[in-house]
Amino acid sequence: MTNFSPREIVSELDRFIIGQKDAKRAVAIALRNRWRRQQLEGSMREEVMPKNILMIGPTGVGKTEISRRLAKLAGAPFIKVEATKFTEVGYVGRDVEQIIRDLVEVAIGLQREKMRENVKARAHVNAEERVLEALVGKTASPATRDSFRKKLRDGEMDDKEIEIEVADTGAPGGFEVPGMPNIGVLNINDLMSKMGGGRTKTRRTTVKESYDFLINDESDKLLDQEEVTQRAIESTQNDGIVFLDEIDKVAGSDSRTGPSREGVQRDLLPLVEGTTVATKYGPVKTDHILFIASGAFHVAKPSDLLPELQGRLPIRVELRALEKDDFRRILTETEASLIKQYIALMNTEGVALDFTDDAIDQLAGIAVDLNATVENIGARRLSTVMERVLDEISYTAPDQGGTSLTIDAEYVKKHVGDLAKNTDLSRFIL
Ligand SMILES: Nc1ncnc2c1ncn2[C@@H]1O[C@H](COP(=O)(O)OP(=O)(O)OP(=O)(O)O)[C@@H](O)[C@H]1O
Repeated sequence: MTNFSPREIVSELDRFIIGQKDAKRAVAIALRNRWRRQQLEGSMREEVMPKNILMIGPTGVGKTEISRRLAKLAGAPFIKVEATKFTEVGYVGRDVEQIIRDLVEVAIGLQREKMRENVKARAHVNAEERVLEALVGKTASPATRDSFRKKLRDGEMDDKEIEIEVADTGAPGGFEVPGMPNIGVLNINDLMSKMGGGRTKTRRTTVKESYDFLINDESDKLLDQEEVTQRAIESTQNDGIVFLDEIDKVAGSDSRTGPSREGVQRDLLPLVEGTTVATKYGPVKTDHILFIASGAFHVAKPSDLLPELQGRLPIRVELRALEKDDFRRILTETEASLIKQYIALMNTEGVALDFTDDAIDQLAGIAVDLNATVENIGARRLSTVMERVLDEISYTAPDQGGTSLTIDAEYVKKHVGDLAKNTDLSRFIL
């Protein structure tokens, strides 16, 4: 939980997202309200409900990005779900509760990561012992061990291959008992570990790489799993953020195949209103989870949503379509912008890449044209255009170490200009 003021939150978001002031402002207030609620005592704290948000705007203009960055800033568990997923054939009512179960999994991961930091030093010591054991065996004399320890610390053994045994945390492996959704999800791995031992797998790696696995493995042994779970549940309940995309597609009541759209809204409603969901880690209350619903609302309108759901999404913000100047800024001003990413990537090959201003202008212009003529996919268009422009360089870079390359408007035109003019072709390629 961050104690940033709304203004500070907006300014953090500004580092990654261009424009969309209203949406940034709304999420900043929502986050600050959570902090305010945490300052309250007793029953008042329970009474304050989150002011959920409805984001309205075309695709690819930053709705998800704003929410995801907000969650990251707050260290909050975050999950994105497409509401339309629940209209698919084969869907059964209670599946919406899976959203919360998945959110808890995210929270567990975050919490484990956080708590691993606290035991890292001890885990490192234990990991070193295990590497030594893999190198010299269990029965080696202390003198041999010590001499290998020295070599290990000097990095002399880094490339040597060893076999290590680590816990198999592989696929979650959860399944629901048919007809008994109330008992939540059973997890094979969990059952196995409760029956003694837990599953392990053998990995062959270099000494250097083994540390990553071993430190995680040793940290998990040092962690109090009960505490991880408890904290994760608390953080899901108090800090969790659910991003419900394509909510407009389940507005209106006509049903084609599969469950009706209204049915999906009715199923989602309890989650948003506040209910308790059974998970394999225990019950999770959804009352204080923040829901950010989002959609283009080209056809359906927010007023086509169930009145109860409308009431639970009181904050409405509109995100505007992006224009050429936004694209130019997205390419250059955002932290880790596409341009910065490509420059960094080529740098690893020893190629110094550089973009002129008119190249950026050209890139932004082509993205706008394609969005207008082919399909408007918002800022996502920049990735496809950039990929095409840099295709040849990406392929040949390893042979060009030590050179400098300047991408100017001519270069951009040569590599995508003609393609972009051909609407049929660009439909497939750009
Ligand atoms: N205003 C913006 N500033 C910077 N980057 C942006 C902006 N809008 C979109 N992007 C980039 O475009 C990509 C798609 O954006 P995002 O996932 O937020 O779309 P969206 O509005 O949620 O659309 P959808 O509803 O289709 O998911 C992201 O990689 C994001 O970084």
